[in-house]
Amino acid sequence: EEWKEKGAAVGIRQEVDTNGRTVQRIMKKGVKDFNFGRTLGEGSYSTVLHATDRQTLREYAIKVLDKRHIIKEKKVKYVNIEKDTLNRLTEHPGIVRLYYTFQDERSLYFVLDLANNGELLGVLKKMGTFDEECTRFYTAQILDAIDYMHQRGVIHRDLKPENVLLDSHMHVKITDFGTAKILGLNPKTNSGGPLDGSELDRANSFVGTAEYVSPELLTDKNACKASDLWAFGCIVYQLLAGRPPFKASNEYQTFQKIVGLDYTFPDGFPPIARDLVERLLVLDPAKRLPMEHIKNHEFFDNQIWGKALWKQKAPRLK
Ligand SMILES: Nc1ncnc2c1ncn2[C@@H]1O[C@H](COP(=O)(O)OP(=O)(O)OP(=O)(O)O)[C@@H](O)[C@H]1O
Ligand SMILES: O=C(O)C[C@H](Cc1nc2cc(Cl)cc(Cl)c2[nH]1)c1ccc(Cl)cc1
Repeated sequence: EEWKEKGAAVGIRQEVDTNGRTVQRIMKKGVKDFNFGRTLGEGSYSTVLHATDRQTLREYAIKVLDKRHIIKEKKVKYVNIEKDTLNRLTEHPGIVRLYYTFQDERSLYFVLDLANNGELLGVLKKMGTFDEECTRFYTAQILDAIDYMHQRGVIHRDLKPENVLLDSHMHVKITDFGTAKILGLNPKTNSGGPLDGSELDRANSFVGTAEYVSPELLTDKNACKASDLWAFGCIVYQLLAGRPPFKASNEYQTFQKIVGLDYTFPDGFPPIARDLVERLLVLDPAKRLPMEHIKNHEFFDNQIWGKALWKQKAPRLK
């Protein structure tokens, strides 16, 4: 009983039942295990609250979704994709980690890594543009996280500076996996079942955010890993230029610019970075620079990769 008033901790509890047998009880985290604090942000279907685990005093971001709203807006699939995708991406410092999920009669709860310093977009807006050193550091961390996702068969499909959060060390935490695609899963049931012909060519209804959408998503509706690398190219450009490469007064005109590869570099755009962007913003996904070649590109000369990249001190933004 003492577990109850302390709030059930997650894990196994040994008990002896009435027949004297030792039984194992699974204790799941619940709302009672947390003290909820300030609102960190609002989404279309969610509120993200700061929260502290009452036993361990660890801080989290808890994303709370209203069940009725989710069902009314037909977002059940997205919520379950976000959960399943985050559960596959647990071992990387550059991806927001999902610790627990639970629900009560009204809401669903995602207990996530707390990213204290908000969105990369906010920092970029404050700075105007990043210098090359800062761009190299942040894009290297983003690329490392994309590589990990892709190795686990996950395509993010909506990469953009708003979805790159920053933790207390100003390190990257990629979020927002509700529109991700898990490769090799049957799109209809999102399970591992056999793919028959109809599933393969089924057009994927989801399209990301206009400025970062890849041309193949606009023409033949299918996202692939290279689609994330197109978005990555847009992010490299945007950090250095202070604006995304394809931006028009409305979505349709933005799409026109994308499929027409209609973009220019501002004066003073660093030539080595320009070369990298030009090899990423390529209409044919098969001709886009693949992951290993990006890491070996001159722009990332002297950049350390692997675990050391995540121990590196974030450069001061100037
Ligand atoms: N792990 C986190 N740590 C700190 N802040 C977060 C975290 N996750 C989300 N936020 C903030 O909370 C806000 C809402 O995020 P959420 O993912 O719920 O919705 P969204 O994806 O931003 O919006 P939409 O659902 O419309 O796409 C965002 O602005 C984000 O900055
Ligand atoms: O318990 C699980 O692991 C799976 C459930 C599945 C699930 N139950 C739901 C109920 C409702 Cl009303 C809406 C959605 Cl999206 C629902 N998704 C779940 C619970 C919590 C969260 Cl955050 C996501 C999915």
